[in-house]
Amino acid sequence: MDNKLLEIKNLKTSFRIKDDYYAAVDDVTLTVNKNEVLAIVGESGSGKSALAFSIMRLHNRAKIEGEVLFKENNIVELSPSKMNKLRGNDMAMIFQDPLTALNPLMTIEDQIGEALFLHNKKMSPKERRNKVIDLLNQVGIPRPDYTCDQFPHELSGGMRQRVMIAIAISNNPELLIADEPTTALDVTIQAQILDLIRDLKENMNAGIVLITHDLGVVAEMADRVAVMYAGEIVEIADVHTLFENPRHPYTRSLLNSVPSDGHEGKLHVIQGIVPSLKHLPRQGCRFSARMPWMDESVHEENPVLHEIAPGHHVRCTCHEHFYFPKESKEVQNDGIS
Ligand SMILES: Nc1ncnc2c1ncn2[C@@H]1O[C@H](COP(=O)(O)OP(=O)(O)OP(=O)(O)O)[C@@H](O)[C@H]1O
Repeated sequence: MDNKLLEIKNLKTSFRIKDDYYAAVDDVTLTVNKNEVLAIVGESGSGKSALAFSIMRLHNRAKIEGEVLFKENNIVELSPSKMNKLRGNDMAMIFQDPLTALNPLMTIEDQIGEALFLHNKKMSPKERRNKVIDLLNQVGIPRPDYTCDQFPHELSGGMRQRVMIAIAISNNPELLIADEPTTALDVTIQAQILDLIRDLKENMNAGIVLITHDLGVVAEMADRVAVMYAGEIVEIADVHTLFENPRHPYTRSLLNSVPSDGHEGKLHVIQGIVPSLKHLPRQGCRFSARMPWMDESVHEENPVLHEIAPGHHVRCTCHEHFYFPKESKEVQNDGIS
């Protein structure tokens, strides 16, 4: 049985800066299966949110090329009215900051009720309120009846995020995109929200795209992981393989810059930052500038993703030669987290 839910082929999302377009997502190809969490990781500016917003077609002025296939539609070409039917119904998104995503002037009941109404106009007000209470129960709000009449600013950050999740799941979406859903929350609440997202996957058989820069969250939640750098996927593998046998120099640097339990040695710190959109490298291995100690000849001229083991893809052949430099790029593990 085909388990594929979302298939992205050669997706390119470009933003206009002055007179030119610059790709923030460049030639991304990946799939998301039912009942699977695909994590997208990478530093700030690597293109994770641009990818998520492209899947939901939430960019206003971007140029989007390629295919995003979902339920026999190519989202890139879908009319706005058909897109509105899919969005919030078959596919939904949880944003990083619920305070900006929720309407400050509407009660919680009205906001969740509006999401329900948009996709089911036949529900009576009473049925709708009951469904809102059901949803608030489902996401672990302790007094749903009371919360129904509250406004977003009256709730804690964790409660607001639960409300956002209630809106996102109100129409039983098959695909859920969560963009840094726990970044703004403290650790205890973060764990509760992650539990909730995991339950959704299992109970609703949903496919989840989880965008995060937190590798702890990835280890806990993901089935597969795609690593993004400068708009490209540089490595994709199941979560176990990615942590046990990371290959791409960028993935290895990311993993090496996080102290693990009992880590006694040195940490590698990736020097530099992801360049701004206009200055992203467009040719050759995009990560090469951040490993200047490696000989140029180890890189492919036009790096592509190679399947080095079933389901494990790595961009560029430089991973075959990569090593961490002995001095200067390493710092003592002094408990940085
Ligand atoms: N609407 C836009 N117009 C112009 N440039 C944009 C726009 N949205 C994103 N960018 C640029 O595209 C690049 C990728 O941004 P994106 O937000 O996708 O990165 P990210 O990996 O999600 O980072 P973060 O973790 O900080 O959210 C960045 O250089 C960003 O400045």
